[in-house]
Amino acid sequence: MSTPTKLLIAASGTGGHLFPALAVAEQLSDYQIEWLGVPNRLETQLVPSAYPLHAIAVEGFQQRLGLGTFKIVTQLVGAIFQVRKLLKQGNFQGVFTTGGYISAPAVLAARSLGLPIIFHESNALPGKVTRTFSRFCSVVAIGFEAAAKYLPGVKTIYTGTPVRSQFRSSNVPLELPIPANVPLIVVFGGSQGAVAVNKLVRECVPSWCDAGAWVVHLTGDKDPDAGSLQQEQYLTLPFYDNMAGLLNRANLAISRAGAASLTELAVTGTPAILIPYPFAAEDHQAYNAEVFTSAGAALAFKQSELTKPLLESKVLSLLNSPQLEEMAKKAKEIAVVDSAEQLAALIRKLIERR
Ligand SMILES: CC(=O)N[C@H]1[C@@H](OP(=O)(O)OP(=O)(O)OC[C@H]2O[C@@H](n3ccc(=O)[nH]c3=O)[C@H](O)[C@@H]2O)O[C@H](CO)[C@@H](O)[C@@H]1O
Repeated sequence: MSTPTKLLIAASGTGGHLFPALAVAEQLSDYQIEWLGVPNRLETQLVPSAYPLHAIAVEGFQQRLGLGTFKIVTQLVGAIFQVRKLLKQGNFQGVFTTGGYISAPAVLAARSLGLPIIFHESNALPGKVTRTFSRFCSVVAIGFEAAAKYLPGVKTIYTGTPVRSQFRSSNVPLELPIPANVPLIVVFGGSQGAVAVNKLVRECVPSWCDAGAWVVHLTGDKDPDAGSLQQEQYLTLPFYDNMAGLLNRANLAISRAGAASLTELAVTGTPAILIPYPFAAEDHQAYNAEVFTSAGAALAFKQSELTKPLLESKVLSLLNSPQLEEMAKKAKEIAVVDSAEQLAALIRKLIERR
């Protein structure tokens, strides 16, 4: 029996980085996969024990140069040596990463050993780490075509962003007590919730419910007022796992504009009101939202300009408008349903041709 191909996946921090990587890992069940992450981040909860997790300390670069930068550079150099040792001793044949801080030592260590590196960037505006280190990769797969123009001289390929397998099976049942045939609004704010959006939404919920809608509000676990509104047609949860079931059932979503959330909205054809997180690095969520608004798949508002009357009335008018169906159609048109399969095939091609 031949020994399985060994792949190191470097993905860390948020659902937006981890879910696409997990979706690709699922497609490589014949591979021996190990995971590179950071201590105390979401990967310690989300990565299944089938993928041994190696945690190393790395941080992001601050805007200004100073003593902090010196510490981070020292940490990065140490991390590169740690990953290099791991790759060498473990006889890994390639690295797949979904970007962020963890990808810097992974890319540099793999490059120094001449291993194939497949990088996935899900955002329309690639992150700083991607822009800096992607030139050392074999290929950069992009979640939105718009990203290519920010990566001049880099070999990019448009694959979309992989979604969890729950999004690829039709008719995922929803275990929440929502009556059939009522309009359902789903509110979520990325994998950590969005306190500012939560507050605005709670102010609008009574009038949406009066109009016959039901609301499922995923608040995240950091909102001190999460339980403050009690209403029959209003369900609140800190986090919900069955996003496929929920988004398939939803008539409208109100969401941040993280790449994984947007991809799921496209795959499920869910019309959305997007409120990009205003403090996201380099305002990248605004670039993501732009892909959806220009395709006619969503409406977007800056958080600073969105008031209670505006959000309240927008939702009410959308719920009774044929625009909702049109947006759903446009969302489906931009979905790449087989992104995980495409990425897995790319990984196989680059690793196995060596
Ligand atoms: C604040 C910030 O900078 N966020 C970034 C972060 O992703 P972040 O994780 O914040 O946001 P994303 O929208 O990309 O992903 C959220 C994920 O969490 C899931 N979810 C959410 C709530 C819930 O109750 N259950 C659940 O499963 C969503 O379905 C989605 O899969 O990395 C992404 C990829 O680089 C970026 O595009 C985001 O802009």
